[in-house]
Amino acid sequence: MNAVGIDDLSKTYAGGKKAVDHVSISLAQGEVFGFLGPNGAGKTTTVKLLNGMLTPSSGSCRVFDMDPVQNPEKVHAVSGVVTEHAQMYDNLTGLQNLVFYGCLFGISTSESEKRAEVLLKQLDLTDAKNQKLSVYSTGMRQRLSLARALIHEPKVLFLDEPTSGLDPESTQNVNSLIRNLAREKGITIFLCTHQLRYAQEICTRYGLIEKGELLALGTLEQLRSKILSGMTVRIKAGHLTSQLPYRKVGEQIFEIDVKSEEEIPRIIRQIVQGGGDIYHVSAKKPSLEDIYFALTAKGKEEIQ
Ligand SMILES: Nc1ncnc2c1ncn2[C@@H]1O[C@H](COP(=O)(O)OP(=O)(O)OP(=O)(O)O)[C@@H](O)[C@H]1O
Repeated sequence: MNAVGIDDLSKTYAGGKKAVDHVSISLAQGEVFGFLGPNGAGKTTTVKLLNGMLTPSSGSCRVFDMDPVQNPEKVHAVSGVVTEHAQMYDNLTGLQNLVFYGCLFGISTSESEKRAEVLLKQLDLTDAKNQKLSVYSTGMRQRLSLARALIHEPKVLFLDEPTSGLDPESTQNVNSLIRNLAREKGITIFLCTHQLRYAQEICTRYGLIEKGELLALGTLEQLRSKILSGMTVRIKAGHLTSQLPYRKVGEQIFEIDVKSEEEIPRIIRQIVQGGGDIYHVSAKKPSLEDIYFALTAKGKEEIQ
């Protein structure tokens, strides 16, 4: 059974805006899926459809084979959701907030407290557990909202920009927690983010969405094969002739795109035979960020 199944899903808002346009994605249990796209691409709308907060205009979506519109309570029981504006209570402490949400899911107070303490520790909030939420920083709130989403031990976690307000250290902490949840507990992660570098560190597969349409779906290698060059070779050299199609990217630094590693020795030989001096050579495969900009309109605009 798929953890998440999205089948030909579309959503048009009342004013006529088509936010999600015939999207299909299936996630196996334990996958860490990165849902990437520019502002307004349709990511949050997709998450809201998966949580039953919105009804599809056509197509369907399922969480562990349950329809979020028909069975919202059952879907909520297996899902944790982190959005930028999670509803929590300013006049309660961090610990009290978590216990409150634990009890809402039918977990006893003592068990909720036990789970809350573990989560607070994992998210580096133990020192602040007895402080009211009103004095929490944005980053602390963001981490507490992740703890809140995990209090009922969900099987799938929907994260909408979970690290947007966090400093690099907290981002790394949250990222390693997310990775461990998938690896050790088999939790499926549906991660919407703009932070491509962090996404590349933890995601096993990606979906690229723009203007509601799914542009690409696959692992990093599969996405790489969608853009032309296999890798970029960067060469630090002097006295280069202009026989090869180099791009000059710095003082004595040149780049050339190749389809595979096999082309590199030939390039080096050509340079040396042409009287060039080579100081350094490195090969770089396209990063998730390179792929993102190559496939989305923003990147195409910049290239033109
Ligand atoms: N309630 C609404 N009514 C009408 N249009 C909406 C509504 N909510 C979102 N939209 C529009 O639907 C499109 C998709 O929005 P959505 O919030 O899903 O994008 P997103 O990818 O999550 O963007 P971001 O990265 O900025 O959060 C946008 O054009 C947005 O303006």
